[in-house]
Amino acid sequence: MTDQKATNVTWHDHTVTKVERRKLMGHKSAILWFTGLSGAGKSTVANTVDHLMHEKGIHTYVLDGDNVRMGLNKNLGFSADDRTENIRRIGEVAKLFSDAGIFVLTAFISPYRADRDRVREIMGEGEFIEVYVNASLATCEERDPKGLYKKARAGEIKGFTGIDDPYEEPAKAEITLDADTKSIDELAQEVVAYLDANGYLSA
Ligand SMILES: Nc1ncnc2c1ncn2[C@@H]1O[C@H](COP(=O)(O)OS(=O)(=O)O)[C@@H](OP(=O)(O)O)[C@H]1O
Ligand SMILES: Nc1ncnc2c1ncn2[C@@H]1O[C@H](COP(=O)(O)OP(=O)(O)O)[C@@H](O)[C@H]1O
Repeated sequence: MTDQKATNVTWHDHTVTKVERRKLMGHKSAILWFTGLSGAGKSTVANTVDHLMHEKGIHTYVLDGDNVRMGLNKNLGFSADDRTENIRRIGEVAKLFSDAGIFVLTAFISPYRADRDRVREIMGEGEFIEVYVNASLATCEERDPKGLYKKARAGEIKGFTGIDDPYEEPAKAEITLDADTKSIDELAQEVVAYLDANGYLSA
């Protein structure tokens, strides 16, 4: 956890409220937080959901692992502390998007339950939708699109999630996707169906 460093700072409320922004957008906003092992399908499913929502006229934006780690979080590695700080910053950025009325989809391993729960806590009720992309290690290792599992097994990468670093499964995910057996399109449709059934797609 990062403590408040600066003193003499005061929170300013916005003149245009979140409710007014959502009315203008014509839909609600929230964080769709995809979590799971490397190769589980977080990025692919998030981008497919993004596309489906965009087609429905919903304002969306995807924050994706590799991209954020090349910019905002380029000074962070994969130690436990750095992963925690990675998730804290992404959570704060995602909250800003949601406050602006945009549906934000995040695709990060986010291996620690406490880090994900901390993001949940800074969001309002119903504004943090945890999506567990549940693929087994065997499936992810078989896909291995970047060859990273192979390197981790060979000892060329240390502290790789699922191999010699932990992944803590969500205890209370709003959506759990069976990413071992279902297609990307089926999984994406499940997420959109959840949003529809829970009133997120209208103001
Ligand atoms: N040690 C180690 N462990 C796990 N992953 C590693 C590691 N080193 C590099 N990579 C690559 O970085 C991507 C994960 O970054 P994230 O920001 O999502 O990780 S975390 O949430 O901070 O744990 C992850 O990408 P995805 O496959 O998209 O998940 C990997 O490609
Ligand atoms: N449900 C699925 N069925 C088959 N292949 C998948 C599925 N989900 C993802 N993939 C494939 O697995 C690879 C890793 O997916 P990706 O979205 O990059 O995972 P992550 O973002 O979790 O690391 C990609 O090549 C993708 O096309």
